[in-house]
Amino acid sequence: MLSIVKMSTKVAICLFRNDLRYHDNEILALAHKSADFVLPLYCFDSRHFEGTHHYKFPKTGAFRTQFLLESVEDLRKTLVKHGSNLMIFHGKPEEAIFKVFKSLAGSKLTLVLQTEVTKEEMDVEKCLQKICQETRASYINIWGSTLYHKGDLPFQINHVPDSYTGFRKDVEEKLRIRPEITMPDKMKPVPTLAPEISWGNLPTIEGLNSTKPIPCLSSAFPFNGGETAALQRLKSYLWDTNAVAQYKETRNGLIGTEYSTKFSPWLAHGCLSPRRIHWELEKYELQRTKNQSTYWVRFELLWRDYFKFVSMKYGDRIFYPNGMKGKRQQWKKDMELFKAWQMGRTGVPFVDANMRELLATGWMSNRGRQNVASFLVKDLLLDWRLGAEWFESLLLDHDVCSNYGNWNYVAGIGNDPRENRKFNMIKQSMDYDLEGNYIRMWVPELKEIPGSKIHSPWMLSSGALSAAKIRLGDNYPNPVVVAPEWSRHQKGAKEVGRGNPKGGSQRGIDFYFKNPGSQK
Ligand SMILES: Cc1cc2nc3c(=O)[nH]c(=O)nc-3n(C[C@H](O)[C@H](O)[C@H](O)COP(=O)(O)OP(=O)(O)OC[C@H]3O[C@@H](n4cnc5c(N)ncnc54)[C@H](O)[C@@H]3O)c2cc1C
Repeated sequence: MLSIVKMSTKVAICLFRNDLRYHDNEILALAHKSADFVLPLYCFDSRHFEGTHHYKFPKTGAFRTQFLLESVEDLRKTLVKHGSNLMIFHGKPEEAIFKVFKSLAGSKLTLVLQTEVTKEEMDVEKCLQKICQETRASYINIWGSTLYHKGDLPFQINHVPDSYTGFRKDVEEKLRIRPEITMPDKMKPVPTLAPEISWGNLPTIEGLNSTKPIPCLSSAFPFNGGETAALQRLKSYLWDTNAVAQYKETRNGLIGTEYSTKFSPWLAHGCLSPRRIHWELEKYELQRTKNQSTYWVRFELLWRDYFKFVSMKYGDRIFYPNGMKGKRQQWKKDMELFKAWQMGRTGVPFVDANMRELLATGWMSNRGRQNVASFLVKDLLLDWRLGAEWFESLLLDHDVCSNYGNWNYVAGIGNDPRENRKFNMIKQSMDYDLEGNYIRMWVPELKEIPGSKIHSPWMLSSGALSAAKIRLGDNYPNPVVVAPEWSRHQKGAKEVGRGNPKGGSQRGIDFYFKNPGSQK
């Protein structure tokens, strides 16, 4: 421990952000290598707990707040095991760094952090850089968080291909994934600070403007935050259950923990390095199975990289109403309709089931996200930012680039090469939840409707409705919209078994609204 700070003493301050892990962590490794003392620091930034940009939903909802708290707590324990510690500061990083620098005045200071690519995060970086300049401290920002390193890309950021396939082919052909960063067993010691600066306690969830979420037994993500849980999940999905060997066939599932990797919340908080996933998959492929599924995990992970690089290319445009493409579009802001979507009360069972799962757990499958997003923008014609900000508030795995990139894509203002793609809710729900078990899990009002008839209760006769104890417009809403293309699939719905996709006819109007006022 350092008691008297000497001019020649080098102290590195590692500011953790979305990189809450010890393994494969370049900021920690660099600080350890280049300084005599290392001070790891995390700030609970009050700005992250305010409202979203336009619609003022809580920016970090209860599930993610809880996950973040668990992740920071776990990081502190891990750092202590490696001979270090984590200072926890309640407030803006700019304020924390200023205080810490003051306390360490006299030594050679370096601030090391992982760089981010979107405006709010970059604004913080600019302020920190300014503080470093003013105090003559060194400032080092390091690229992290992606599978492929930005510095290895075969094109300049402003030439990132506008189609995912073009990007993927180029990257897969020309690049190699870098090895993980080797971490020391024992970190350099922490410096001694002025007595007025403490190591800080973990805040309570209430202290972060939230309340403890109620655990939900049906959650597809019943896991904790933090690196320890992330590495356990990686081990279990690959080595314990071999679920990864069926990933490609199961990834569109809706129920349970094993249909997809569930890595995203840990990736979003940086508790899990994508490179660790890759290198662990390499081992798995050598020792167990190498197939389409093991490749496909990387294929999907590359989408995450893609949205990060695309966000760098288009900057703030990913947040604009007309998106990256700048495609002019009129978006509606009907808050009654939005509320029906938000609360899972649209009267369209597949949409409602997914929205209720999100509300109750902070999680929704990729299949669900594609559908509810398409429904919001293509069926309800609502402002896509309502959806994006609601996801930002609730998702356990919220990642600015993946969330806004995917919303741009679904809204047809991003980089989907298929213009005007629109999901057919009834076809999708029959394809992915044929027997309606997922709907029954989240929309119990409909549980008595047999088989695939559950997908469109408004098509049932009054006798069938009363047999199933449904009173449409009363204990379950009438649909807020019925798209003409649904009729082909509704008519094919059977008590049990696949619907006939060829049956029925398509009407010539886009959609019509049914009794929006009757929702409850
Ligand atoms: C409207 C919308 C919003 C989304 N918002 C987010 C978000 O905020 N954060 C987020 O991580 N993902 C987001 N996704 C992408 C995707 O739905 C989730 O990554 C995925 O469901 C997470 O589950 P998993 O880890 O089991 O994924 P798996 O199917 O197991 O995939 C493995 C990993 O690949 C990455 N991945 C897979 N699909 C995508 C994709 N379409 N875009 C980017 N990365 C992908 C994720 O890191 C994921 O963990 C969004 C998708 C849509 C349609």
